[in-house]
Amino acid sequence: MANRGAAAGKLTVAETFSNLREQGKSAFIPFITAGDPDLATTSKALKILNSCGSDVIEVGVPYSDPLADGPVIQASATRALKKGTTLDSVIEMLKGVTPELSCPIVLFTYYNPILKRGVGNFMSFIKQAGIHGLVVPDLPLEETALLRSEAIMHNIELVLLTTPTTPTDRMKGIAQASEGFLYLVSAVGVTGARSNVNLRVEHLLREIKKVTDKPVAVGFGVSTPEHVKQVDQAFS
Ligand SMILES: O=P(O)(O)OC[C@@H](O)[C@@H](O)c1c[nH]c2ccccc12
Repeated sequence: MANRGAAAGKLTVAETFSNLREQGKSAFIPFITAGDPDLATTSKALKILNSCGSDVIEVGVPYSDPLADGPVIQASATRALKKGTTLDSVIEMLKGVTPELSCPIVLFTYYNPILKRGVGNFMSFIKQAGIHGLVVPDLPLEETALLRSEAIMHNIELVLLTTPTTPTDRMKGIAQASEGFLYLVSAVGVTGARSNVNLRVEHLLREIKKVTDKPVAVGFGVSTPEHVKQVDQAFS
């Protein structure tokens, strides 16, 4: 796909992955909750994460009912909300820092804040802030088409999620509709460190590779170098 509206000189999420594929490398994609302990610190942290070799950075908008998040990210969202962090203040902060980052930003937000702002308005708002990708963990499949068409119209890469319990047909539809990369949620349940990566990841990746050659990123509990090795082996 052509370089769709990337900020001058910056690669889209999809292009970042294709560059890594050409180099035979995996992507390192850290997640950070915006506004914890405050937005100024998040801005500094993004520059550090960028300079430490992150290929893509996931920035979470704190939300009151983060149903997919485990205790660590829930606690960080609660602290950020207590500091008065809002979707608008997160996007304003990102607008100030994205020009200094060489890697693309993928925004994580639950669906309600998008609906409250209006889908089209939200997409242009985040595009103008230099954000490339978007993950909406609680996006109902039935609403995906609306969000996806608005995202494409605004050159935002809407990354969709598939899980160990997603039926194969549904996984195919998700894989085909996902932009940037496909997010494989590696474990049933919520985010958070685990002792091992789910042994089913290898099988899940094989199933995904049968239906798409899009890049796949594995998340949930990948938190040690050993985990990274386990995921890398699952890909090979
Ligand atoms: O902290 P973990 O276990 O690595 O979880 C994924 C996390 O990095 C990020 O991808 C994420 C944060 N909140 C989410 C909600 C759904 C899917 C993914 C996420």
